[in-house]
Amino acid sequence: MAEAPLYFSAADRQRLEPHLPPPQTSSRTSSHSQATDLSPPSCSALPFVSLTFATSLDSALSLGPGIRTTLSGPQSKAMTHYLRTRHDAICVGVGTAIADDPGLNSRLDTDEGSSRNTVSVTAHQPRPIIIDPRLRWDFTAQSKVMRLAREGKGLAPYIVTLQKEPPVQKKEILEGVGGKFISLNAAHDDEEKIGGTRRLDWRAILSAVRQEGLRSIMIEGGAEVINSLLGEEANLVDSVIVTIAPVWLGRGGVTVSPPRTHNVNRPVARLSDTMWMPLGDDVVLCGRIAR
Ligand SMILES: NC(=O)C1=CN([C@@H]2O[C@H](COP(=O)(O)OP(=O)(O)OC[C@H]3O[C@@H](n4cnc5c(N)ncnc54)[C@H](OP(=O)(O)O)[C@@H]3O)[C@@H](O)[C@H]2O)C=CC1
Ligand SMILES: Nc1nc(O)c(N)c(N[C@@H]2O[C@H](COP(=O)(O)O)[C@@H](O)[C@H]2O)n1
Repeated sequence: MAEAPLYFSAADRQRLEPHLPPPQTSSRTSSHSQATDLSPPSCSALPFVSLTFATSLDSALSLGPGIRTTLSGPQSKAMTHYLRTRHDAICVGVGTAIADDPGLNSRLDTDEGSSRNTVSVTAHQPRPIIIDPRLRWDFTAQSKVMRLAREGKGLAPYIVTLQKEPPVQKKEILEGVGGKFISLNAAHDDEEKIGGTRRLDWRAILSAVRQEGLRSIMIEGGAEVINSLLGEEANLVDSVIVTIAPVWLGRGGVTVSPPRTHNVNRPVARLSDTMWMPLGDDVVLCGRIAR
């Protein structure tokens, strides 16, 4: 079935503005200071990071592992597609790439009040970034994000991995549509942290993204990605924009609930400077991680 036009009003855009990267986001150092330097970014420069996802009332992103689940209504979905026009990159973990076969483009309708006979889709597209350390995502040329890139409706993905030599066939598919693999080293203390699974350090991921000239990134999920960024890595997050849908998915869902790493008597993270914005049946919560 054809997707309904995704329209996001000028008034709603204005309300979101304080929570978005500035239109010409300048490079940023790791200590979060702003710089207006036009020279190539240093290794410690990071992009503006927004954490954006849709959740149920019981904190679930989906009905279960591997199940693509629609939570956002039409208005909040349009908001998400507006966010996609306002970031240079869009990021998901490999779990999401496998579960959802996502497009990761913006399909925002730019024609306010048009006759709706034709839809003029936004020109600015974010660069998809997939975190896939072990190259588990068995993508093909027919995967949605590859197809959209071929059709000029989105950008080809960059896949961030720990593999130094990705399979040649995969390289061909990816590079054929304009994407590439970005190979990084594992985080130092990873073996201890997650039972032997090799991890990527978020600061290294973000630094690599910035080195590609991408000045802002919206991180959509899934749960493992969000939980890690709300935990020990929360200092890397500039803005949080959560769509809350009025539904309970029930136990067994894939949930946002970061680990209690420091002190069990204190919350893991809290938002400050909050703004609640009803959109249709949903509400969108914007804020900053209180530091
Ligand atoms: N409602 C919403 O807004 C959204 C919902 N979703 C849903 O979320 C679910 C997927 O979530 P989930 O299963 O948690 O998967 P994720 O998309 O979070 O991917 C998790 C995997 O990504 C890799 N990864 C993530 N962070 C790191 C890191 N720092 N270093 C190395 N590897 C890393 C790991 O791969 P490996 O195991 O190979 O090491 C990990 O298993 C799906 O059902 C999807 O539909 C997803 C996005 C948004
Ligand atoms: N904002 C939002 N609302 C939902 O209800 C969702 N299920 C998601 N999921 C995210 O969007 C990706 C799918 O994007 P495409 O429509 O295929 O471009 C999915 O992979 C999740 O990252 N988001």
